[in-house]
Amino acid sequence: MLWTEADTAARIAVPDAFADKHRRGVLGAIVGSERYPGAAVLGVEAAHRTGLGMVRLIAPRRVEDLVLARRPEVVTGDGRVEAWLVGSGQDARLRSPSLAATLHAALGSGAPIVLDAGALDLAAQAAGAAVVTPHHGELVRMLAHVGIETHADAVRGAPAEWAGRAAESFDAVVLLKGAESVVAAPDGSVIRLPPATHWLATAGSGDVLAGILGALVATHAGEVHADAARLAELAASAAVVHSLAAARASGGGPLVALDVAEAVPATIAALLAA
Ligand SMILES: NC(=O)C1=CN([C@@H]2O[C@H](COP(=O)(O)OP(=O)(O)OC[C@H]3O[C@@H](n4cnc5c(N)ncnc54)[C@H](OP(=O)(O)O)[C@@H]3O)[C@@H](O)[C@H]2O)[C@@H](O)CC1
Ligand SMILES: Nc1ncnc2c1ncn2[C@@H]1O[C@H](COP(=O)(O)OP(=O)(O)O)[C@@H](O)[C@H]1O
Repeated sequence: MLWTEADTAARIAVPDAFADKHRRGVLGAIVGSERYPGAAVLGVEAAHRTGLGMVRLIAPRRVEDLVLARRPEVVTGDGRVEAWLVGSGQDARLRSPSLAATLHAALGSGAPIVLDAGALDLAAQAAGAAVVTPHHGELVRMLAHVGIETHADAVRGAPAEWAGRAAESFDAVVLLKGAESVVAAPDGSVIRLPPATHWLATAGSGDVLAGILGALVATHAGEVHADAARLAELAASAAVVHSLAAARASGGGPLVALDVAEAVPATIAALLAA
């Protein structure tokens, strides 16, 4: 199945007269680290620009300061959240005990969770519906954890097959990123995505994708609770928004990841108008 722009437009939660910042969806973001603070800036920016009620950031002080300098809308510290975005800008090998405890609490909350980069190894521990966003190298490492040996070239050659193996092994939706991204669900279904501009192959563009997906999940958390299969559709929609925003940001030339996040509102407006 190839996911279309019309499919994507139908997964954008448009606020109405009864909307408020709590009811629209609050995303808890445990992202960034001393080593990679920029990933948090990129993910939070992308989540806000995708549209949601609020982002609650749980991160080291330096990360908080950088994110707040860019997005003063962000709220820091604990509170109610509808969905989680975790792992962007983190390295599992450098995980501190306090970060492990914070991630553990998010995983155990039962809220839908997006696991990226440095939290991919925790996918099987999610109490609620989970979606992971590995690139090819990260998928190879995830599979190695469960005793499945492969390599990046093999994944590149058969992305749907390997994403499907991971979805089944981790009981999670897998959004496998790359020149040809693909979404695989634990029920064996696969969604293919139209190719994206190759200008996207630049640092931080995956962090932006994770933020877009986090916002889509936070604004559909009730639907995901009712039917975890919705998560695969949201993952495919995030990839389409990301790809269209990249095309808009690029205009045929180079882009930086923050350009992609900044192009998201106009991209969504165009999707809704079409
Ligand atoms: N501004 C910021 O704060 C930014 C922060 N970022 C954060 O950095 C963290 C680390 O993420 P990362 O992807 O850079 O490193 P990591 O997964 O350890 O890769 C290690 C090795 O894996 C391979 N490999 C990599 N990509 C591959 C691919 N597509 N397909 C196949 N293989 C691939 C490659 O090995 P090779 O193939 O060269 O042997 C590479 O040397 C993470 O938390 C992220 O969020 C980044 O988003 C950048 C902007
Ligand atoms: N050659 C390519 N053509 C199109 N899109 C690409 C290409 N390479 C990577 N991408 C996209 O760019 C993003 C890169 O994400 P990722 O590898 O996590 O980088 P980072 O960790 O720097 O954010 C993904 O959305 C992926 O689909």
